Amino acid sequence: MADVEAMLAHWAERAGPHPDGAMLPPHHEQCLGCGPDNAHGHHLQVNRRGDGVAADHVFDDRHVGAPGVVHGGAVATVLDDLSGFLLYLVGTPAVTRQLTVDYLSPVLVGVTYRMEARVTSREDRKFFVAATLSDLDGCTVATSTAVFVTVGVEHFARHGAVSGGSPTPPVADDHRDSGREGAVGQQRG
Ligand SMILES: CCCCCCCCCCCCCC(=O)SCCNC(=O)CCNC(=O)[C@H](O)C(C)(C)COP(=O)(O)OP(=O)(O)OC[C@H]1O[C@@H](n2cnc3c(N)ncnc32)[C@H](O)[C@@H]1OP(=O)(O)O
Repeated sequence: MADVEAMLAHWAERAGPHPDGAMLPPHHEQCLGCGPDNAHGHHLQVNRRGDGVAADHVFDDRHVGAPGVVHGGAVATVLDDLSGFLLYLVGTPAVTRQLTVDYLSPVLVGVTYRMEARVTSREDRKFFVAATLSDLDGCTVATSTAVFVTVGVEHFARHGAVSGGSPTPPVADDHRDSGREGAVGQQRG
């Protein structure tokens, strides 16, 4: 099992606070959405924008579905990952419990898109997120809503390693977290 103290240190290093406009740290180096060391990743670079987060993104040939058109799973990946940066503003680790994507128009390879996400409401350990993907003319081509559930760092210690190493294989009778996990950070508003 990965070391909880190392995870706490990892979280404390990245938790902020982050001023408006600041670039936010990747979730970790290998993250599919934002990890700089993931050769297959999207390498999102995300900034805080007011109470939300924003990033520009260009999909490339690795993300194609129909010719010239970005695969819907790749679109979902970046919307999910961008939404996951709101945890730096909320102040606690969190994971996606539900993600719903509306594909409004084809998303094209090689085109710059602007993405934004914000928390729309909070309820106990859940926060609800809305995100958009728009072209530079302001035309929104995809939107998403998500339910994130706050977790303690133990969640990551139980299920995998933060960086390097292989994820811990799931244990048959421990595939869900027992009880409600405590949050590490405090709400920041
Ligand atoms: C060390 C630090 C590292 C930091 C790195 C950060 C990495 C972040 C990376 C981010 C990368 C990008 C992001 C990623 O890729 S995150 C990776 C993908 N996500 C996951 O792996 C999460 C998998 N799920 C779980 O582990 C469990 O479900 C958890 C532990 C979260 C909760 O399991 P638990 O058994 O305790 O609870 P529950 O699941 O029954 O329910 C939970 C709550 O949710 C409510 N609910 C459910 N559906 C809906 C709905 N549609 N509308 C409204 N509410 C809904 C439900 O009613 C309940 O509410 P309440 O009863 O509490 O009121």
